[in-house]
Amino acid sequence: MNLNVEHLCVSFSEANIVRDVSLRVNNKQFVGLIGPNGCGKSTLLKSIYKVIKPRQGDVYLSELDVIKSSPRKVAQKLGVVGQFNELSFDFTVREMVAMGRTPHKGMLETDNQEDDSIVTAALHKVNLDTYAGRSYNSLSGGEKQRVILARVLAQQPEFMILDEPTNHLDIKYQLQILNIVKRLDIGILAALHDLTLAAQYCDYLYVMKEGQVAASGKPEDILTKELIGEVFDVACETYRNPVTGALGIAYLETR
Ligand SMILES: Nc1ncnc2c1ncn2[C@@H]1O[C@H](COP(=O)(O)OP(=O)(O)OP(=O)(O)O)[C@@H](O)[C@H]1O
Repeated sequence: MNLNVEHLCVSFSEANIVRDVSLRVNNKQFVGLIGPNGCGKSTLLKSIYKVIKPRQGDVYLSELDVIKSSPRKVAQKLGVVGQFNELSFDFTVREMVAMGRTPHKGMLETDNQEDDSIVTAALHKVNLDTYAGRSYNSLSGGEKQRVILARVLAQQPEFMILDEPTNHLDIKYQLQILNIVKRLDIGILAALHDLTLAAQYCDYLYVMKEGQVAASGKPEDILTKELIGEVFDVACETYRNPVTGALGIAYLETR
């Protein structure tokens, strides 16, 4: 399933936060969205996954018109790992993950054996098998993040949007989450802050600045010291990591 965003504009009162953004994610492509704090990444993602109504523009998941379709219809195809995962009511970890099955169920339909095994497999995938009975609100930020990913895995989406999915996570779980997501082999659009991880995992990047796409391309083509300097206002040098061969970025000082 691919994602097509065309000329999207989002405004709050007089402020134009997302300004004429168009982007595309092909099926099975892992696309990163990078840019400084406040440039509009979350607002753009929220307007794609229907939390914010854009002032103008179109969003299509393959043939599905996301803006005109019901949330339920979209949730059958699109999984979202958002930025803040606090809850007012408490649920167990297993109940949270089981919610991922909701878009696939009828109004009065309860979970069946297949749903239960999907939930168990999702918990296992994020190493939370032994947490199933724990209260969600008692978990650490990183554990909550993994529960949310498990819920999205249980949803079995055909496309996934992630907003800073590695927030709160130590390096092991940062890599685990990105590996899990990458191996799903579906289209992914993820806002990421760590440019080295973005270079390592993403097939393609969109760079946002002040609500607009400032650059796009393959990580090795666009993550130059000039672009990083211009967009993030830091001095750096890029290099090939001698161990992994991946793109490395050495930050020198704030300009
Ligand atoms: N509901 C709102 N009303 C008014 N302004 C808002 C609203 N939501 C976001 N903004 C503003 O829009 C701008 C973009 O915010 P957004 O959260 O999209 O940035 P971001 O690129 O995701 O930042 P970060 O990297 O810090 O998460 C910010 O200046 C923010 O204060």
